[in-house]
Amino acid sequence: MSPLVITAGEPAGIGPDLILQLAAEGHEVARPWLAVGDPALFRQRAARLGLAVEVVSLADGETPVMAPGRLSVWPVALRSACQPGRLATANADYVLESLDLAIAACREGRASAMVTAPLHKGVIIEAGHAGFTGHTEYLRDACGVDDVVMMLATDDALHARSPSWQGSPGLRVALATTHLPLREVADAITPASLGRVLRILDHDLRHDFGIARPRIAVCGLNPHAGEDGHLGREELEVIAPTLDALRGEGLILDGPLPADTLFTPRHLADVDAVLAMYHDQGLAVLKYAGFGRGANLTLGLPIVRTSVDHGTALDLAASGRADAGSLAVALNLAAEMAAARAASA
Ligand SMILES: NC(=O)C1=CN([C@@H]2O[C@H](COP(=O)(O)OP(=O)(O)OC[C@H]3O[C@@H](n4cnc5c(N)ncnc54)[C@H](O)[C@@H]3O)[C@@H](O)[C@H]2O)C=CC1
Ligand SMILES: NCC(=O)COP(=O)(O)O
Repeated sequence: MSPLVITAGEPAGIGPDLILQLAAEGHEVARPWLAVGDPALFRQRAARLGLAVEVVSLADGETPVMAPGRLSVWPVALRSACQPGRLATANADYVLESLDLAIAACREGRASAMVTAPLHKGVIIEAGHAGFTGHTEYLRDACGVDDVVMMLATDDALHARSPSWQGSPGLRVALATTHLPLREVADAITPASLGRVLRILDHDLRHDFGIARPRIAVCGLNPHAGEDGHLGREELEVIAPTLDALRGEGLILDGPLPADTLFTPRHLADVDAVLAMYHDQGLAVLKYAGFGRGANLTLGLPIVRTSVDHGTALDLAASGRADAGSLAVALNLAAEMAAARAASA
């Protein structure tokens, strides 16, 4: 069974700490897992954290042996010594090489899914990768697909479940635009882009979450969804006509709805996912609902990729105060999705 791989992300952040915490406790999922990163970095960070973890470098093709206190690593060398909490542009290429290795392993079937610990977008851009905006877009380009969708969800909304499910519905929030300056958001929402995002969201809710007829609530862009055109015309001219056309294809869509009232329990009770128009419109609510207990996933890829719901937390690196809850959720989700895709292949 090919393993799950976790990229350690920004070396000065909490990614290495979180991976070591899971290794120390022997976090178990249905498949073996290993990390991608610098073995020396893991050893140094384990010493700083006082965690008794044996770090073992694996050769390509070797299967990780899972045991509490043991971390298997596909080695990638840091370019420069790492001080926890201090960013170094020299290590941007280490972060990207780790990603490339994990992506290639997933695409070639040597890994069954990838989980990403957080990276720091700014330091990668400052290192000279001017177009870099995040894992999501990097994965899209590396996998050669035109469009992907970022979706974050609270833990209780991450699993396929039976129609008789009585537990918390949780919250799934997908984004129509991802890492864009707010000034550029309105222009990026076109009938074509919105159509592509909604089709991917509908498809992946059916296939990865087992929802036969996904109900998607779509936020407006402007206050009060444009107030009949008095507070912006994107709802009338772009969003509503696009939703009408997609309803004609069979998608079940509600909206465009005022985002402030959409995110209330009564409205959310009847939907499987919300499509927010921009990053903070959706993710502020999601993080209020369950920061540290959710996961991020990239829809529309040929491989499984999940991630944490938080960033690099440079302030907490090597402190022992970083919470590994979201990484555990992301790893569990990756294992479930990999198993489901293998079963349906
Ligand atoms: N998947 C990824 O690679 C992501 C990367 N980022 C990047 O992270 C960097 C920092 O972003 P910020 O907005 O400062 O968000 P952040 O999530 O790193 O930190 C926000 C606050 O939450 C705390 N926090 C974060 N994770 C925590 C954890 N596991 N346990 C306990 N406390 C935790 C931090 O200490 C800080 O007070 C940026 O460069 C951003 O682009 C942000 C989100 C996701
Ligand atoms: N706020 C979520 C986020 O920034 C995640 O970005 P990505 O690196 O997963 O694309």
